Amino acid sequence: MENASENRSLFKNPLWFYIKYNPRAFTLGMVFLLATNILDGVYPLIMKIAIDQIETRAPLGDIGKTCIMFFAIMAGLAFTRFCWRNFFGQFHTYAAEHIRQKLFRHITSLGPNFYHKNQVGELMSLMTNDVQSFRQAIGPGMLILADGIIIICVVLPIMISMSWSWTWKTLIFLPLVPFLIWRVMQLIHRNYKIQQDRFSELTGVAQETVGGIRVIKSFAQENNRTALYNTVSSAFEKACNKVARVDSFFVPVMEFGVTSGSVILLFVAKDDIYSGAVSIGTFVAFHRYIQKMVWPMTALGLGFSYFQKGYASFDRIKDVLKTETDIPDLGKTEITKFEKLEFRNVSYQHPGSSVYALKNVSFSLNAGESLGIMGPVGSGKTTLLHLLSRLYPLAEGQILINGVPIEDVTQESLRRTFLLVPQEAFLFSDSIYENISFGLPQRAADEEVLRMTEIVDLQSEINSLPHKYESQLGERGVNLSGGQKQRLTIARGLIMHTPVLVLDDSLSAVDTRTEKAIELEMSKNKGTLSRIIVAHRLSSLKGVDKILVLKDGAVEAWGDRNTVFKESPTFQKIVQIQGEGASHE
Ligand SMILES: Nc1ncnc2c1ncn2[C@@H]1O[C@H](COP(=O)(O)OP(=O)(O)OP(=O)(O)O)[C@@H](O)[C@H]1O
Repeated sequence: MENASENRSLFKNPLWFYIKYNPRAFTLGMVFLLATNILDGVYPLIMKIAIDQIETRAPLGDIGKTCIMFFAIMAGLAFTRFCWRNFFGQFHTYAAEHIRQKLFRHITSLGPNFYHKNQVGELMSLMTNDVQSFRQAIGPGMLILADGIIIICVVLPIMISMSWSWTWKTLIFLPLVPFLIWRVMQLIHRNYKIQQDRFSELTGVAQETVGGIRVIKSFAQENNRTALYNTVSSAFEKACNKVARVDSFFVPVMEFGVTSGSVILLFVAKDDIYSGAVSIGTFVAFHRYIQKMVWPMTALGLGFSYFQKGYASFDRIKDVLKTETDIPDLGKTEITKFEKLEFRNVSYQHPGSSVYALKNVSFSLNAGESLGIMGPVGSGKTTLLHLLSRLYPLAEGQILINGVPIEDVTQESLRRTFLLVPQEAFLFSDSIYENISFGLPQRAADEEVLRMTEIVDLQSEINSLPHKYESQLGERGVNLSGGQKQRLTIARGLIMHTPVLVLDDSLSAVDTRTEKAIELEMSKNKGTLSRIIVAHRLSSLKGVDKILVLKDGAVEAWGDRNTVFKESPTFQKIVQIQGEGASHE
């Protein structure tokens, strides 16, 4: 469960939330930033002293002291610059890390409604681009704003103390800079978004082409794919050029600030210099201060733009974090010993669908019994199993476990009781060994892994791989066949030794000999261990006690084989097609 008070305070003011979370890094970062700007502000004054000393042919000892001051300031600047970068770096990378982990944890807790509304691509973009732009707002964005404001506070009084008239005359055009920079940044962001979209298209085509290269070659479509790639690639090039064009306005806008100030200074200072009222050193130092004032103006435009973008991203992040799961884990009952499962008039409609995937489904299963579920494609078998595992929220009817409504059972103990081996044989990019141990609190014992792979008849195939059980699966590792993957996922389920093993069509690519070995393993503790098997093949349901036949989401028949054979035309048809003579012993 997410911490509600933490969320409230984060949503109210994210910057303040992270400052409170990491006050040391933030405060030290600010202190060293202030110190850097003070030292940087003093630097032109030392330069003024040096130039004046040269002009007045001051003694070597005085020039030596000025040189030492130069060195001391440079060393101080190097140290304070390192420190503020380091502390601010810690501050905003921590914030990004915190929000990324929080988002990930929250997204994994959400139910089907959320995934129905949000595409995978959008979620990936939220976890990467939006987190990144939020980090830029409270990191570099906040920093450059603070930097700009501190510089104005340090430099402006020095300039005014040198000459009020020079100051207002030379800085008169400078307030235009933040506005121009802000406009340029808006254009950059708009065009950058287009560039990112074109890049996603480009990588999408490249990825699909490489992944589907065999299909492409079989259909002799290499030229068409290349033409498609070239088109997408040119669109990307155009988008990059547009970003580069807008980007190139940035430096001229800044230079406009410097140049206008310098030209004005020449005009306003020349008479004072001719008359000897001010020294060349003062003129050079003042010129340096004009240059220094350009950055704060740029920083205001830049920082504001970062904040605008980052807070828009934060709003999107906030919307997701505020989404409540449609399957809350509020149950308090722990299942210590499985006794009975009961479905009572369960109906279910998928989010966005106008038809019911399950209609008034009722059946029961006692500990030690096994249940086979059959039915045509799309008849609701997987939906039923997902409701049982609480991967879908139950809205109509009741599912009772040992007489307790499923919502009152803790999700952890529910999933420790019913282990679902899903239809899709999904494996992780990890070693075979780790994939088999996936659900266990720690790595499984070697002999246990060997035993499970023996049951699913995978041992000799794994041993023929170069790294055997340590072979890596996935893109950079070995690729297993569909049947091998399915057997591996069954081994991953078996090793959990849960009271009820639920196989969703997981035996479709398993031969009858392996099917028998799995059945034997599962019936070893008959009386306590149960099985629920969804299958299209009669041979997969040989040893089951009861069969449930679904048709269009409704129960067509439920009971032992004989009853089901009598009552279900669907089952009769399956028996007829698959020719199982002993279907009703
Ligand atoms: N996420 C979803 N959103 C909308 N409809 C869905 C969704 N998942 C399944 N359905 C629909 O619900 C119905 C039941 O699907 P389900 O996957 O439970 O069938 P099944 O009997 O397991 O099929 P199969 O034998 O092909 O695995 C189908 O009409 C399917 O199109």
